[in-house]
Amino acid sequence: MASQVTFIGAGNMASAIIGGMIESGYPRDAITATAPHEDALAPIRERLGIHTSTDNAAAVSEADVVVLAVKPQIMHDVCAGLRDAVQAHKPLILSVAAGLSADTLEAWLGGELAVVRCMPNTPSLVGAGAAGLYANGRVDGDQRRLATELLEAVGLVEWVEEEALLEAVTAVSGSAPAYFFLMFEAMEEAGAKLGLPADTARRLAMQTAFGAARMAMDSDKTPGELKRNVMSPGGTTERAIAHLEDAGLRRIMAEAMDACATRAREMAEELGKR
Ligand SMILES: NC(=O)c1ccc[n+]([C@@H]2O[C@H](COP(=O)([O-])OP(=O)(O)OC[C@H]3O[C@@H](n4cnc5c(N)ncnc54)[C@H](OP(=O)(O)O)[C@@H]3O)[C@@H](O)[C@H]2O)c1
Ligand code: PRO
Repeated sequence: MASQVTFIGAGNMASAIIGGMIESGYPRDAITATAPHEDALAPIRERLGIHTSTDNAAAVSEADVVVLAVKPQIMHDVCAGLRDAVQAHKPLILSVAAGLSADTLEAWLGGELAVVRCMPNTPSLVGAGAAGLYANGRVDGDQRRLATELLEAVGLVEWVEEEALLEAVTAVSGSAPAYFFLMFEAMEEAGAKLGLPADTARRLAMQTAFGAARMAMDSDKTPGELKRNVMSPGGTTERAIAHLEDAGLRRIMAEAMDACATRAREMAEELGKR
């Protein structure tokens, strides 16, 4: 029988994971999602065919896995409301919240719980996510496999063995869709300056990013080799790449990702103070 999974929160991340689970054949009647108001739940129940509830504690009473998918800022109060119910049967806790440590969540929920922390990203909404996962010492092999199964329903899963590495995951994939969206904006603007209709430039840039990612994923060659294959000696790409290198693109990326990881650490400190 499939494990009973209850999502606390039914927003972007929860809907994405639930949608992926259903597409990969997970039984709908083993999935429950909660939110404070019935108005928000009715469309989800109708669209996805899962159970819904406005009562968090009742919804976790028979869950094997409780997925915490509310905003980090309200997690303390949400955990306080779940505490007695999870302590009664100690389900696996799977949190997708940014910046809240496994120890913090375990303490807020009353202690001695198996906790998996996940840093997903928004392409999970189209089944092309990338997530980093970390398990505390109480998580057993079956629970790890189950967490992998749930997150693989919406994309790539990579486990890290040190919790602090989730800050690096945030910099490499959690926040990174926004880096690429910024690049699309910049390429659209630059293409328009060169005379293309903006929407044509946007479509060409996005398709090129999609094709480059797919090619790099399917190829035995490194990104460096694939890059050199595009660069004819003395040609156009060589000129553009030289400009990006001279302008310090690698340094800028390293600084931006360092700033991202630093902010993840700051948030963990700020949010954990309760
Ligand atoms: N978005 C990202 O890029 C991203 C990436 C990585 C991780 N995350 C993490 O994913 C988590 C969820 O983010 P999201 O983007 O899915 O947020 P979201 O779309 O705002 O979803 C939050 C959900 O929680 C519900 N909720 C609010 N109070 C609740 C309560 N007391 N009990 C149960 N449910 C409650 C909300 O319902 P109402 O709307 O009706 O209030 C909503 O369904 C966050 O912790 C975030 O850090 C997000
Ligand atoms: N979005 C969240 C933030 O910007 C966490 C990773 C992606 O804080």
